[in-house]
Amino acid sequence: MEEERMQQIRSKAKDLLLIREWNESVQAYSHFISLCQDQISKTHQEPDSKLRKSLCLALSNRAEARSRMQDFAEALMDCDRALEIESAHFKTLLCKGKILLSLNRYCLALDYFKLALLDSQASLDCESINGYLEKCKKLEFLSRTGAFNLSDWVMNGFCGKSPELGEYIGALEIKRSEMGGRGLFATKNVDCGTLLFVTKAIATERSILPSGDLGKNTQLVMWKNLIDKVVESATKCHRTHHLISSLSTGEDEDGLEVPDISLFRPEAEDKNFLNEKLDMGKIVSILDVNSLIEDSTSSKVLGKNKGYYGVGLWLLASFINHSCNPNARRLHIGDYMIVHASRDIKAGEEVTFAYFDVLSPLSNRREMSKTWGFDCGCKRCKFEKCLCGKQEMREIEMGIERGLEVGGMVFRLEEGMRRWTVRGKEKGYLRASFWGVYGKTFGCEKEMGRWGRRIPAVEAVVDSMVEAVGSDERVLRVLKDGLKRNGGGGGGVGMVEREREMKLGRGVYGKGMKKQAMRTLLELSFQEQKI
Ligand SMILES: C[S@@+](CC[C@H](N)C(=O)[O-])C[C@H]1O[C@@H](n2cnc3c(N)ncnc32)[C@H](O)[C@@H]1O
Repeated sequence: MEEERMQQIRSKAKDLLLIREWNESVQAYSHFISLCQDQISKTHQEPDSKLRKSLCLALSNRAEARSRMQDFAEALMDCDRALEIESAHFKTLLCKGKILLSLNRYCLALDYFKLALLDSQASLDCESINGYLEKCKKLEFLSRTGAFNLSDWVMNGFCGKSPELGEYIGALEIKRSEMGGRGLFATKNVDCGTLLFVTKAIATERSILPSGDLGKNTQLVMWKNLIDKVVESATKCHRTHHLISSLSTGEDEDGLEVPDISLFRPEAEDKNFLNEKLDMGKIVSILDVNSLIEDSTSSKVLGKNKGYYGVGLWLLASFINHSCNPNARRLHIGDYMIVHASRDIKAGEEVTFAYFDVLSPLSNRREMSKTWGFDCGCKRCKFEKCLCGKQEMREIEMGIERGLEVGGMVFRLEEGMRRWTVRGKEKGYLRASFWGVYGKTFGCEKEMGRWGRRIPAVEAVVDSMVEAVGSDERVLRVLKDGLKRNGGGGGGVGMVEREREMKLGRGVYGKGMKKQAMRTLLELSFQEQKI
C-alpha cells in the first residue's frame, strides 16, 4: 500500500518536471524523498537496492528542478547526496556540471562533464556533452588568461547572441584607499587598454524608459525589482550573500573589513560561507551605494539599442572608488562588465572610475560628488582647490559663463598655466576641467583661424588630458576632426596619427577589440555623437 502511494507521488513529481512546473515538482519530490528515507531507515536496505536507486534519481530530478529555479546551492546539495548513493549517476553528473558552469566554476564543471562522458548513456547525448566540455574549456582558458576577443561580434554588427564571456580577475588586490574605505589596486604595471577584470552581474534590470513622470515611475519599479532580485540571489547562495554583505553601505567605510580578492574568483569554494541572517535595510543601503547604471559616464553598452536603461549590481566593481583623474572604464555586454585601463596604470596605483563626468570644472564636480554622498578626495580635486582662489581663474570661469569667445578663453588659460608654472599631469587636469572651451575651439574653423597659432596643437592637448584623466570618446572625436583638417580635405591622415587614434580607442574600448573592430566602433560612436 505504502509502495503504491510512493509510486503515485513519484510519477506526479516526474509529470510536473516534464511540464516545467519546477516549484511544484520540487515539493512533490521532497515528499517522495522523505518517504524514501523513512523506508530505508526502517528496512535497512542494501546499498544497491531498488529503493536507494529511486532515491538517487529523485534527488537528481529535484536538483534539476531547483537549478531551473536558479536555486543552485540547494541543487548542488541534492547532486552531492545523489552522488553519494551512486557516484557515477549519469543524470546527476550532467546536472552538477551544468550548475557549476552557471556558477562560472569552469574547471570543476569540466571534471563532471568528463565523468559523464565515460557513461554508456553518453553516446545518446554525445554532441551536447561535448558542447558543454568545449564551452568549459574555452571559458576556463578565458578566465585564466583574460584573452577575450570581441572583434568578430562587433564586426558582424553585434548580430546573434552576445559573445560567451567568462569571469576573469587580472593583477589586482583590494586594499585600504586614501580616498575612503577600501579600493581596488593594480599589483603590476599595465598599459592603456589592458583588461583588468570581467565580472557577471548579481542582478540587472533593463527597460526602455518612457519620458517624463512615466519614466520616473518605471525607474522606481525597476529599483524595486532589482532589490527583489538581489535579495533572491542572496537567499539562494551563502557565498553571494556573504560577498554582498562585504560591500559598503556608505557609513563608517574606514571600519570595514578588507576582503581578499580571491573570494571573488569564480572558483572560490561555497562551503566556507555561513548562513547569515538577511538584513533588508542593509541590502537596500548597499544597493544605493553600489548599484551602477550601465550607460553612464566612463561606460559603454555594446549590442543594445539606444534609449534603453539598465541598472545592476556587480560585486568586484563595487570596490572601485571614483576619481576625477580616473584610469579605468567599463564596457557592458549582456550581464557582464568588462573593466579595462583607460590610461597606463602603475603597480600599486588605485584603479578608479569616473562616477560622473570629469570633463567639467571643479565646482560642477563638487556638486556631482555631493549628490553621490561624498566629498571627492582625489589628487586632481586637491590640486584644483588650491588654484580656485586665484582671481584670474575666477575671471576665466566668469568669461566662460558669459559666453566669451572660446578660443580667447583657451588662450588665457594656457597663458595662466605658464605663469603659475603648472606642468605635466596638472596641465591635463586643468585642460580636462575646461574641456568645454577646448573642444569648441578645436572644433570650429573660425576660432582656429583666429587662435590656432596662439594655443597648443590639438594632439598636445589631447595627449596631456588622456595621460591625466584617461581616454574619452569626445576627446577622441575632436582629435580625429582636428587631424582630418590638418591633413587637408583629402583625408591625408598619417600612420602616427592613426596609431595615436588607435591608442585612444584602446583606452575607450580596451584591447579586446582588434584594429578593424576598433575602427567600426569609433565610426559608430562618432555617428552617434553627431546625431
Ligand atoms: C562603490 S563604493 C566604493 C568602495 C568603497 N570605498 C568601499 O570601501 O567599499 C562607493 C563609496 O566609496 C566612497 N568613495 C568613492 N569614491 C570616493 C572619492 N573619490 N572620495 C571619497 N570617497 C569616495 C564613497 O563613500 C562612496 O559612497
